[in-house]
Amino acid sequence: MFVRCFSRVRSAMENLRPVVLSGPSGAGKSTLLKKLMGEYDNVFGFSVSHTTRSPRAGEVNGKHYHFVTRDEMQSSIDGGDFIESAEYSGNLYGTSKAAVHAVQKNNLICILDIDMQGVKSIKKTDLNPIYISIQPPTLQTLEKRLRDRKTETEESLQKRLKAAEEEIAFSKQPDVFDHIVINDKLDEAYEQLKQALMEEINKVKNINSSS
Ligand SMILES: Nc1nc2c(ncn2[C@@H]2O[C@H](COP(=O)(O)OP(=O)(O)O)[C@@H](O)[C@H]2O)c(=O)[nH]1
Ligand SMILES: Nc1ncnc2c1ncn2[C@@H]1O[C@H](COP(=O)(O)OP(=O)(O)O)[C@@H](O)[C@H]1O
Repeated sequence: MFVRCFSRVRSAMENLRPVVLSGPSGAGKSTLLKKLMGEYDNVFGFSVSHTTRSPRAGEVNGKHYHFVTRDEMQSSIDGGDFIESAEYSGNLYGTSKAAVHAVQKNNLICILDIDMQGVKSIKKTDLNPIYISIQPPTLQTLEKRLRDRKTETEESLQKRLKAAEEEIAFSKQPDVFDHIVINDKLDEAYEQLKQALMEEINKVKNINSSS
């Protein structure tokens, strides 16, 4: 009995699929993620990326990102410490092996918030995540949200809007994303996101109730 139960729990843990959230800057990925982590305590773990961009007000080193210099990051990339990395809007971003491992070792669903270059790289690995694209209703709404967020200079805002056009076109390619969530009304988008994740959430609940 114990052995059967234990092996069921172990196989559920091994089958926990990571989740890739992607989509234009300003689409609402962080907002939706915060809501998700708030509702589901001890179910999801965030893969903390490295970046060379400067921290914004309220961002905590080691929680939102590992903020590093370009030299530090490049030498870690060269040393083989990263699953993927990409240049975005003049800065380096990347997912370290350690970031994903730190989440998976705690039997949590690992969430990666990455751009389209990251999605392309992850597709070449054996991570087997669920790919979810978060999209704004329109480019105009995206621009308004980014301006209202007040985190960008005019220059970085324009770079993000340009990248957004590519991200939107990429999300429309067939077979890239398993789910596309249009973040118009936040509550509706959140329900759609939860629906897309329900199978994995139930796996974690089963693990917790059997252990
Ligand atoms: N490829 C890749 N992209 C990342 C990573 N971390 C964040 N990003 C993406 O980099 C872009 C810019 O992120 P950020 O500067 O935090 O701006 P924000 O998305 O507007 O809050 C977003 O599209 C993120 O999804 C990473 O580790 N790898
Ligand atoms: N559905 C929504 N309606 C209105 N504003 C939103 C909605 N979703 C997110 N926002 C706001 O838009 C801005 C960008 O969202 P954010 O989560 O930072 O995007 P991302 O992480 O994708 O860059 C934030 O200021 C956030 O409060």
